[in-house]
Amino acid sequence: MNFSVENLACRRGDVTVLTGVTFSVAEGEALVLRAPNGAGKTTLLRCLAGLTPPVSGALHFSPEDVAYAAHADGLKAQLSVEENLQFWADIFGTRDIAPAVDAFELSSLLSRRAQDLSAGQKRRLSLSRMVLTGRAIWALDEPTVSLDVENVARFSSAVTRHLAQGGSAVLATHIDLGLPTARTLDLSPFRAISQDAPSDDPFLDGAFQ
Ligand SMILES: Nc1ncnc2c1ncn2[C@@H]1O[C@H](COP(=O)(O)OP(=O)(O)OP(=O)(O)O)[C@@H](O)[C@H]1O
Repeated sequence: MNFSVENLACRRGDVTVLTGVTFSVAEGEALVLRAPNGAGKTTLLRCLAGLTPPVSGALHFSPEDVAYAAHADGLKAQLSVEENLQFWADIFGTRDIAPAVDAFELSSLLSRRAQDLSAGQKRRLSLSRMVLTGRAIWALDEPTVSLDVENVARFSSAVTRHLAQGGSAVLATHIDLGLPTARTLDLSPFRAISQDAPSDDPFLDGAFQ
């Protein structure tokens, strides 16, 4: 799916983090967000997913078109892997969980409770949700954290299939995923110099520079 954003300003809490963000992504294309820690990658992805409305600017798509994978895995700890998959399939109106199971090699884990999975297994289960959403735009925040080399390759294959089916993707990642149609967007030029940031906040990056 083709989509674009125009002159977007995005905030976290009361602080405007990014201004003037403009880009477009074509059907079948992946856009990789690159920027230092704290520059606003998560902020932008949350804005695209409709979790935080933009301060200003335009989103030329519906947040309903976006499937968002956040830092947190977002699993139902007490449910089994299969029950988690079925839960999401019901939410997104998808009948068949098999493509998600196959994409992330979950078949041997189906009866295991989510809380008993390893960190990498949890991540695989969490990412498999993207396959079940049927949504055209995947927004992925550091998706490969906890994944070994083999599972990074599985993830890249899942994204490549999604793109080949006419989907698109925006990813924050620090590693090269080997995606055939990936373009890179450096967010550094869009960092806002916020007037709202309290100067004595020890967690603001500026305090450590
Ligand atoms: N609730 C909040 N209120 C105010 N500022 C926040 C809030 N959450 C995050 N920030 C700040 O917003 C800025 C952008 O954060 P964001 O998480 O988008 O960065 P990032 O590029 O994804 O970083 P990383 O690579 O470390 O994940 C950071 O300076 C962060 O400290």
